[in-house]
Amino acid sequence: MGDSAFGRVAIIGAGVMGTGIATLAVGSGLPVVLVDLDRERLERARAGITAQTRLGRLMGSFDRGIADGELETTTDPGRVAGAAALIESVTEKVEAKARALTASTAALAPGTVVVSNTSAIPIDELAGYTARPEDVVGIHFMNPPYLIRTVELIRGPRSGDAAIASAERLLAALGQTPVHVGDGPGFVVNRVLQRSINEAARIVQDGVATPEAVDAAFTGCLGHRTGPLATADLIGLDNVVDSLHVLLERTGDEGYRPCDLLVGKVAAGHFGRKTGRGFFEYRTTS
Ligand SMILES: NC(=O)c1ccc[n+]([C@@H]2O[C@H](COP(=O)([O-])OP(=O)(O)OC[C@H]3O[C@@H](n4cnc5c(N)ncnc54)[C@H](O)[C@@H]3O)[C@@H](O)[C@H]2O)c1
Repeated sequence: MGDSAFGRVAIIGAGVMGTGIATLAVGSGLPVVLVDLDRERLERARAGITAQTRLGRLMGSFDRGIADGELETTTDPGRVAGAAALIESVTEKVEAKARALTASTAALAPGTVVVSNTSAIPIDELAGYTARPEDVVGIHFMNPPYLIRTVELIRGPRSGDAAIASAERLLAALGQTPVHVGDGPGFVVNRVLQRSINEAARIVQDGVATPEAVDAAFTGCLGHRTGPLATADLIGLDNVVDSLHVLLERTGDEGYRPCDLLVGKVAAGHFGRKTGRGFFEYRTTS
């Protein structure tokens, strides 16, 4: 597991996933520069990465013989210069991703792989916000990335062979196994998962079952590790609603229109685990 010779990894976005991906890289011995617009997010991310790396080591997720990679946190996107790979993991809104990609990729050497961790936005659409679309690929990391070791590796119509090969080397250095998939809204996992979450929420909204009963049916009857609503709380209901909007806008399929219950929870600030309350309640707010 791990290949610390890969080089420095730049990660843009220090939220739930940026923190998780940085943990994965640091625990695999890779130096990381983590960029966000928000200093407070960066401080929280640094504390989260330290705690999660320690937990990952205790759980055997990281090789005990490899020292943690160095972590730099910054609000300056120019600090990505010299990185061997850049991973964009900002808010699931095209405007935010366009802004992040434009600001950061200009500082990269040509041929440096640019990865988006988008949940649902087609990779080719995001590649259009960079000067070199052939350097852009998608890697859909799962949450938390240091515990779930399989990802979707998405090849856009303009992704070059060299970018795919660099992404594969990055994943090998991170101890992750890729499932190769093509481009399109939601790729494989989220095209199915986000719709299931929406339907599960609609079942609660319609009074057919409680959140506990919905999830118990999936874990007990189908043997899923977590039910759709606990999964939604883990992802973040704000991100679920953003992803559903992306899917609705790009497919026109009404099944992706976020139901009122989901929209209401987000409007009330009940985002799931990260705020302590979503479909279920949580003791911590980090
Ligand atoms: N949450 C999940 O389980 C999950 C899983 C896989 C993929 N994703 C995807 O990962 C991405 C990030 O999701 P998240 O859950 O970490 O979101 P989040 O809301 O927790 O964090 C997003 C971060 O992006 C930062 N940001 C926004 N615009 C920026 C910019 N221009 N430059 C730098 N930073 C900027 C915000 O300040 C925030 O810290 C999204 O595309 C999401 O769809 C999420």
